[in-house]
Amino acid sequence: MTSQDTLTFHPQTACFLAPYLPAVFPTSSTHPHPHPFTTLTYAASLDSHLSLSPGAQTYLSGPLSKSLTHYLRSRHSAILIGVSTAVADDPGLNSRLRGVDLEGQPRPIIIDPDFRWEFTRDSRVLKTAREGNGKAPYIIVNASNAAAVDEDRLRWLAEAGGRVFWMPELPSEPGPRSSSSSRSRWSWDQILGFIKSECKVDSLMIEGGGVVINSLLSSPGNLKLINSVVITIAPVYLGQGGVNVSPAAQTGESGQRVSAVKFKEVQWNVLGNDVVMVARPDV
Ligand SMILES: NC(=O)C1=CN([C@@H]2O[C@H](COP(=O)(O)OP(=O)(O)OC[C@H]3O[C@@H](n4cnc5c(N)ncnc54)[C@H](OP(=O)(O)O)[C@@H]3O)[C@@H](O)[C@H]2O)C=CC1
Ligand SMILES: Nc1nc(O)c(N)c(N[C@@H]2O[C@H](COP(=O)(O)O)[C@@H](O)[C@H]2O)n1
Repeated sequence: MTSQDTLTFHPQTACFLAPYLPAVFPTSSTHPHPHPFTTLTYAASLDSHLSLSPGAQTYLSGPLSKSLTHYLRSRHSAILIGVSTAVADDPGLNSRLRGVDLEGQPRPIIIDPDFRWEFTRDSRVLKTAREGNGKAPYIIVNASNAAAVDEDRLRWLAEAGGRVFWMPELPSEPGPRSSSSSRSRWSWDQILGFIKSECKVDSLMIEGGGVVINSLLSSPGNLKLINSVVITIAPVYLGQGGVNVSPAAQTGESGQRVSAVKFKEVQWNVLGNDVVMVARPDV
């Protein structure tokens, strides 16, 4: 890592985070939890956009909140993103905090049911791993695609120390898979259970993008899977047409609209020009 890539962060700046983080040494138990400790984290604009458009990487976090994200990365065993984020951002998905060694790096996990991310040997996450500055990615692919995947990408992954995990087939939906919104999805219970049992991950930071975050926020069942949220709000409007975080509307017992998601144990913290909310879903 070059010195200009290295971030500094004083954990005391963020002692507010401590109660919301996974345990450093998880205690063994006769009834181990079926899911990893899960933190949902992202940066959004004042109009709740993650990026200017689905294919555009957009820098929202200022230096202090970016360092906080890299501290969070160093405190989780893995980082999860949806495939469209990998395609749009060519991300590194490591912690660039000074002093974080390879063992302290999170494992990148990409949810890519159709193995459509056309990465190369030069994609950042693979280069980062080959250079020893991060771990190589695990890619979660629909098992029904096992016979058709291209060998080059499997080899590049393996060279860097990564691999594909084949998840049981997605439930099929009637009709053509014409747009991403009509596609079948694994349930989050299934994904998190798989990540714990097969990928051996105890703590997971979910970074995005919009499809991933909105689906996690869109049902009480999914919200129960989230232990903590860390949300950065940057002082900018991106304008209409961005990738928006806005969960599905919820209705109460008599059909009236109610708030979709509420939080408890909420703390707001100013970091530079940004504000960071840490909380837990109130479910
Ligand atoms: N500001 C921030 O903090 C962040 C911003 N971003 C931005 O977000 C944008 C990308 O977000 P978006 O386009 O919404 O896409 P996502 O990154 O959320 O990826 C969505 C895709 O991931 C796969 N996927 C997600 N969930 C499931 C599931 N449960 N089961 C099966 N497959 C699943 C699907 O792939 P398939 O379509 O192949 O079925 C789906 O279409 C980019 O512009 C990126 O820069 C991303 C992360 C953080
Ligand atoms: N916390 C945060 N702030 C932003 O402004 C962002 N754009 C993101 N994006 C997420 O971070 C990934 C990029 O990571 P690297 O710096 O390449 O390691 C990107 O893919 C999003 O997941 N996050």
